[in-house]
Amino acid sequence: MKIALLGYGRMGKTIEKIALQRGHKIIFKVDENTKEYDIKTADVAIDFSIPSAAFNNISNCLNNDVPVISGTTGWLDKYPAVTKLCNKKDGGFIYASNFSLGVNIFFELNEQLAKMMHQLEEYNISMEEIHHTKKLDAPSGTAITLANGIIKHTNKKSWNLNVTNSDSQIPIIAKRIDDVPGTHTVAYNSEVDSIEIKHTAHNRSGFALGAVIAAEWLYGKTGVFTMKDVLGLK
Ligand SMILES: NC(=O)c1ccc[n+]([C@@H]2O[C@H](COP(=O)([O-])OP(=O)(O)OC[C@H]3O[C@@H](n4cnc5c(N)ncnc54)[C@H](O)[C@@H]3O)[C@@H](O)[C@H]2O)c1
Ligand SMILES: O=C(O)C1=N[C@H](C(=O)O)CCC1
Repeated sequence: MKIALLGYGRMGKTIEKIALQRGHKIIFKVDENTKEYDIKTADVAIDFSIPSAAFNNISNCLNNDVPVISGTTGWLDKYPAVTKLCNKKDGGFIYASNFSLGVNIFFELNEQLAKMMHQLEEYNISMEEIHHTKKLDAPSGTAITLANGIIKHTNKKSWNLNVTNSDSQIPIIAKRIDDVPGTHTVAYNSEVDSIEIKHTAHNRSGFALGAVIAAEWLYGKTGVFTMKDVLGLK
């Protein structure tokens, strides 16, 4: 496929490497200095840019009939508008807060655990996410997906960043340390014991491979999809 990379930072560069290994062509790489480009020449676009640019990048693809994958986090207030545009244009779109296969299994495990724990009032739930110091948003998109997975199956109503002790909210502690690619922990603590599930990314290759697999899967399809569709987890 002819792939356009919208964002050519840590993720854009890792995706390029994996896309080339899988026999794709990178036809252009866009960053904030790119003046003009013709998105129509791409078979598919992959956006890993910055929160303030994602909506324009995605809309430009959909308005030009180019299917688009987005892994950019921190722009989800505009997700309903993207869904509407994608359906209106009969386009193709996938967003995932985390494209790695391991994290998508972890999302399923998190929901199963939440279902089992929700009657056990003696356990307090909390979450922690750790990322590199260059990350622009907090909590991470992955942490928000995990929190929403818990909210779906328990009496928790929302999440709260860096605030502990609330009955109706899930506290998420966000830490920024060196070049940590992404570590997420969900913990249930009682007086007598603790249960923890944890995903640790060792590098960015898992995110990048998942994004390229999603792009290959989306090509030729129309609709708004998630990684559950791509991985057959529905
Ligand atoms: N979904 C996932 O699996 C996943 C995994 C890792 C990172 N992310 C997210 O992806 C995004 C990028 O992460 P990163 O580590 O590569 O960041 P980065 O800062 O290394 O790269 C972002 C790039 O976007 C470019 N950019 C700025 N404005 C732009 C514009 N208008 N159009 C296109 N590009 C523009 C910047 O030049 C920069 O190179 C972040 O939001 C991050 O949270 C998601
Ligand atoms: O490095 C980042 O930034 C990451 N962002 C995603 C998130 O916010 O969850 C995925 C993990 C890495």
